Amino acid sequence: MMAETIVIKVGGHASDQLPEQFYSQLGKWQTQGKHILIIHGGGPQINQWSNQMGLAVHKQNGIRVTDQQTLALTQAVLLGVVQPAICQQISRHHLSVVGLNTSDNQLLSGEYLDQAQYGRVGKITSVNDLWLNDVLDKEIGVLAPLAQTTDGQLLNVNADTAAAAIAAKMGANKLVLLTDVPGVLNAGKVVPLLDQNAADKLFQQQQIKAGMMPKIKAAFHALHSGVHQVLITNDLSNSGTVLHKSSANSIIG
Ligand SMILES: Nc1ncnc2c1ncn2[C@@H]1O[C@H](COP(=O)(O)OP(=O)(O)O)[C@@H](O)[C@H]1O
Ligand SMILES: CC(=O)N[C@@H](CCC(=O)OP(=O)(O)O)C(=O)O
Repeated sequence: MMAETIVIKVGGHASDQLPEQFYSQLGKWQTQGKHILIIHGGGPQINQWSNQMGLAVHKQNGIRVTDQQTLALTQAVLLGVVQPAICQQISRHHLSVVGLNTSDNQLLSGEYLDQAQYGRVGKITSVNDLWLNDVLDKEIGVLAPLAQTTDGQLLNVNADTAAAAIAAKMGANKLVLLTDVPGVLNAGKVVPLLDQNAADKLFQQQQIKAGMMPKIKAAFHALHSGVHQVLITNDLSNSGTVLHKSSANSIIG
């Protein structure tokens, strides 16, 4: 039987301060034979390096407008700074781990999102899941949100969007969007259960802003594409906000 698959997106803020409990939970899941894939972000680190290199940061709708230079820097920071730091921490906890990226056996293929608006930014169109599942039989995978077009061009992909698409394409059982807040907040309190109607209301009331907007969109995309359980949290042992499909049990409004 196919192993249960858990996809965890670790945001750039979260990856700098992962608690001990994160590693113990990974260890438990690995012992149980679950497949674990971590998609990492790195937005804050890319911003910081851009500033140091004198490159302007432009974002539209939470997406980085990515020209050739920004793409080169993004690739260098994701694969040379953020990913090795995460792998090092996981290794330090005596778990087996491997760093992965789009060009390993055509792992992630993509196409342009809207080249005129965003430049070299993409969305995931396919995943080499046969090969990836072989890797995840033995190791925790840590994967950067970059994709390659069929003619070999590299694209920058928002990490939430990438994680949701990959979870959907792999038929994952669970997607955790691990961030720096304990869940989706309404007037400062975590919303334990969120459906699309309640989310729309929070958008309208401008309770959901900035980085949380693409995250929630990505979360619903995964849910509607067959991922059973989708969570937004800052703690693997606390479900934070659970996304759900029907409006029957909505606790808002
Ligand atoms: N309603 C909301 N609930 C929680 N966080 C929100 C909300 N609206 C906006 N945010 C912001 O979204 C941030 C998380 O998104 P982001 O910074 O992109 O995280 P990550 O780097 O983990 O992807 C929070 O730190 C918070 O500032
Ligand atoms: C196209 C696009 O916006 N890509 C993102 C990829 C990293 C990311 O999403 O990182 P966080 O999850 O830490 O925000 C970026 O360049 O910032």
